[in-house]
Amino acid sequence: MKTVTCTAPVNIAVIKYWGKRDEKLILPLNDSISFTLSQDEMCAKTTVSISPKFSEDQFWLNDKKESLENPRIQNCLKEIRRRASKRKFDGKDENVWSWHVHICSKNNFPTAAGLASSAAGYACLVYALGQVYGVEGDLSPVARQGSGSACRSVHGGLVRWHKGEDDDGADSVARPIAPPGHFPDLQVIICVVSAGQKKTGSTEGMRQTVASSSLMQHRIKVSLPSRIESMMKAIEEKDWPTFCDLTIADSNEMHAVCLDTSPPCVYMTDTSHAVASLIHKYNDLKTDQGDINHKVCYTFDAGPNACIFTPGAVAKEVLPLLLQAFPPPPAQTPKEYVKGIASQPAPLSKELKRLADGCAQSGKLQYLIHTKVGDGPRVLVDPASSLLNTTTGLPNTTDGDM
Ligand SMILES: Nc1ncnc2c1ncn2[C@@H]1O[C@H](COP(=O)(O)OP(=O)(O)OP(=O)(O)O)[C@@H](O)[C@H]1O
Ligand SMILES: C[C@@](O)(CCOP(=O)(O)OP(=O)(O)O)CC(=O)O
Repeated sequence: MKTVTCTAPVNIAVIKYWGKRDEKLILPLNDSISFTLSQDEMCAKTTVSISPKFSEDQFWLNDKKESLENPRIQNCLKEIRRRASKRKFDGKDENVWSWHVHICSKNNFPTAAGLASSAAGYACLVYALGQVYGVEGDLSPVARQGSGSACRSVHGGLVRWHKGEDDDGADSVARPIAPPGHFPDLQVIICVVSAGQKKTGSTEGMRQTVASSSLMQHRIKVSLPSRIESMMKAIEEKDWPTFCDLTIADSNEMHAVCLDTSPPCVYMTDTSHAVASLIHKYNDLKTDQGDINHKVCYTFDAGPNACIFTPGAVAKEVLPLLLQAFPPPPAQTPKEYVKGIASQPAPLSKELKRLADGCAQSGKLQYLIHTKVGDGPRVLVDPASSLLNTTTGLPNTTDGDM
């Protein structure tokens, strides 16, 4: 039996993927750009075991046995096995591609809640399968067939998913464009408005948008081509204020085409808008003070949760600002409310306190995740990290340390 355990990160797009040109191969209508987040706070962890003794493929997700009928997982498995069957072997285990697999995966953050669990989950699955079946090369087009955004989670830092032109999707791949430290000391604050399952999943939501939104034509043909070029330039020149403006503009445009969909896909809530409004007020104040690099940006995926990117020095102000505007529900301690990087909130200036008090909404956020930008998938070498028993190939019952 061969067993491998890996972790993979979440990624958050600053230029959004929303709409496919091929549903089956998961080929997008536009290029997208994302930040990969640190795995210290959010990651998927997957153990895969293969053995000539296993009689069938099996899959457990978040401690529950799941069916492997899902065509997306099947496509990933088929492609890895196809690549493994083409590999040159030194005479040993040459039919490894025909061995059955046991897959056990867990996310240390909410699944299917608009926090990109499918991106981390499929990137982790494909990376772990690649390791166990000995497949090398670019795995981003394989992860893409699990969930489009997953192809960007196979790399760290800033990543661009090229939509590609080929009908078979061979050139629809993700490539790293800058390392995690490109914007030094960048921090990420995720404001979790709701960690429940959303009404319309991304796959269905974007399908309805492509089918019904005329504004989507404008997004694809007019806005995106120039916005992507401007974003690449802002990244190359480390132009943080422009990066922020473009990120905010693209999130708002994605949610505008969602609202232009029939029936409308409504992902942002009043609380989401209150967070966005606070960020605009903060940026306006800093601009008025001539401090244009003291800028933050927000972006929303297909859900109500805000993802805020902020330079570390600015986070020292923005985190207490958020805590002032959105105090925790009474039962929650500060530690339960702000998960992730430990930080001592600095006292707020009178001006910022006034700004936060102007839009205060107690108890409206469930919690915040304070994290950073990070690197791509990892192999865990410590056998104690395995989610599967290395003798039986069945899930371990005692894995407390995600
Ligand atoms: N660790 C994992 N391993 C394999 N598959 C996973 C894993 N985590 C999530 N998935 C798959 O992804 C699905 C959730 O995807 P969905 O797009 O609905 O939510 P999300 O990725 O959390 O949100 P969004 O894509 O809008 O940010 C799960 O139902 C499951 O099929
Ligand atoms: C809003 C988004 O997060 C959409 C993610 O869509 P998915 O990758 O979840 O969709 P499928 O390819 O159908 O699985 C924006 C983004 O991550 O670019």
